[in-house]
Amino acid sequence: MRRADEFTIATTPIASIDLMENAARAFVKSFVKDEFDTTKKIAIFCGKGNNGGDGLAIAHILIAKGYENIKVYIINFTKKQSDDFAINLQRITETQCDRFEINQVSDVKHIETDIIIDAILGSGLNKPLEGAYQDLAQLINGLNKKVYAVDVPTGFFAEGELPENYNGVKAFKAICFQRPKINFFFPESAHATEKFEVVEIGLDEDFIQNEASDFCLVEKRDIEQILKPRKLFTHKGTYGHALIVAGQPNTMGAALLSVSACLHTGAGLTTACIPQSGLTALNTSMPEVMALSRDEYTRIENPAKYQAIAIGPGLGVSTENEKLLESLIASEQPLVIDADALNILAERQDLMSKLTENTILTPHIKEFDRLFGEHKTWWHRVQTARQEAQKLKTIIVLKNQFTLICLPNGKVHINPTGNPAMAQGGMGDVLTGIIVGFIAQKYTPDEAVMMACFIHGQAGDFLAKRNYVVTAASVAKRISKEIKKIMDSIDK
Ligand SMILES: NC(=O)C1=CN([C@@H]2O[C@H](COP(=O)(O)OP(=O)(O)OC[C@H]3O[C@@H](n4cnc5c(N)ncnc54)[C@H](O)[C@@H]3O)[C@@H](O)[C@H]2O)[C@@H](O)CC1
Ligand SMILES: Nc1ncnc2c1ncn2[C@@H]1O[C@H](COP(=O)(O)OP(=O)(O)O)[C@@H](O)[C@H]1O
Repeated sequence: MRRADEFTIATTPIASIDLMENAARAFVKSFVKDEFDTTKKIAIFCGKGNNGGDGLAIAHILIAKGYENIKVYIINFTKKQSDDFAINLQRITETQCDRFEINQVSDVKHIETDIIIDAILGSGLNKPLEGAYQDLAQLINGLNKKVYAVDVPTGFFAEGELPENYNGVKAFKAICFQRPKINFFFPESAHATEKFEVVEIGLDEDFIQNEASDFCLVEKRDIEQILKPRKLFTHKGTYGHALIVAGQPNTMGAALLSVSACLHTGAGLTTACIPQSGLTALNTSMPEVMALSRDEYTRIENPAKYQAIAIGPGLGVSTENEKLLESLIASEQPLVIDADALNILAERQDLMSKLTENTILTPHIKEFDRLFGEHKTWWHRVQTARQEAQKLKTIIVLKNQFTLICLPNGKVHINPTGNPAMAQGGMGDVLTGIIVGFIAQKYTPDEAVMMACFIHGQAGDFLAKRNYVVTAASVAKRISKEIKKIMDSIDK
């Protein structure tokens, strides 16, 4: 982002001070939507770098918008100041705004405010907070006020491993510039901010898009480019045959959820390989689906007749299932490995090197650590996922609030859709069904995974607008509508 900043300043008539003004305006535009009461007391803490410069520009703009009770606190712990900070300091001096210098933490003691804007340190943070900065962050947290962070909360690293015990400012919301910081996507960021919002500040978009980055956000337009319409004269054979090997007597639901998701994703034919005891449930709930009774199988007859195979949801760990997994890996058919099949793989590490290129593994955090070892932080876990995806030439779908899709080429696609109403059993089984349903329809494995994660989360987001919790079955049933919604938006 810093390079995009420099590029924009160098190649467009925009000066860095104007970019700072843009950033401050973008911050204020978002801020005033939440805080429209212009009589509230607002304390703006400004460091002496560009983050502090933003804070001063924000003060200026809020005053011009009629906010009556703005107080600016300059954090004077260092002599060094940035040029744009100095320009904005001069500007604020020319206004009536109340301004205080904080030379030591004790100067902050008697602050009366409703809201705090944290512009002390931003993305220029180069080491964990210590000394006066750490004490100030603790003091701000102790005030128990609503804190809005400019770009990032003070003390939060935009990328790289987050310190185990976060000692920075705890924000209610971080309003960050142009692109979300990678670390916002990891659960550890919840210690630093309850939520984040990204605002555009006019950096050169083409430059950002072309910058080599290992991380990129999946966007609706990516899905629009991949999705293909169903054409005239096509038939069930056109859309492929998916096989889902799943379920045991007490977890048959997992199989049914996965199969239902596959059906609603649009596979031409779906076969469920489940124990005999589940046949009545399957036939009653989804007469469209074919069944393959699994009781004595340790291999699948003619796997080549399926365009995509998934194994794992509710499968159980047993010697028979281990053999079944081994035979499916050997078949070299497009394969999605989930849930218990991942647990089997964790015990049979020798099978890892036999995985066919582009096999998809869909672990949640525990399954991931069982496969690849314990990890203390998400940053570290994602580094391992990237390395393993490259080494094994597989696609690793590391599931979370923001699911991370690690591709064999080292890229990580971050899925932004989904929400906590989806945190309920069976949701991952549904995701597996969607992935296999897309592969059956001849989408490449990486396309299938990206579409599946995005649409799965989008379905959950739609349902969560009207429900406290979203069941896995309801997400599965919603998939076809969400695909149609995206198709319709392409047509417009
Ligand atoms: N493209 C962008 O992203 C833009 C960024 N802007 C702002 O610029 C900020 C980055 O500004 P700067 O690079 O000046 O950096 P900061 O303002 O974040 O920090 C500045 C100073 O803090 C010192 N520092 C770093 N870590 C410290 C620590 N742990 N303890 C004590 N001092 C520490 C640094 O040595 C530096 O002198 C962004 O967060 C954003 O607010 C905007 O002004 C304009 C555009
Ligand atoms: N808070 C959340 N926000 C977004 N997605 C979530 C959230 N909680 C769960 N999910 C999604 O639900 C799925 C859960 O998968 P998993 O843990 O394997 O479920 P199960 O094994 O019960 O089927 C993942 O796709 C995950 O991304």
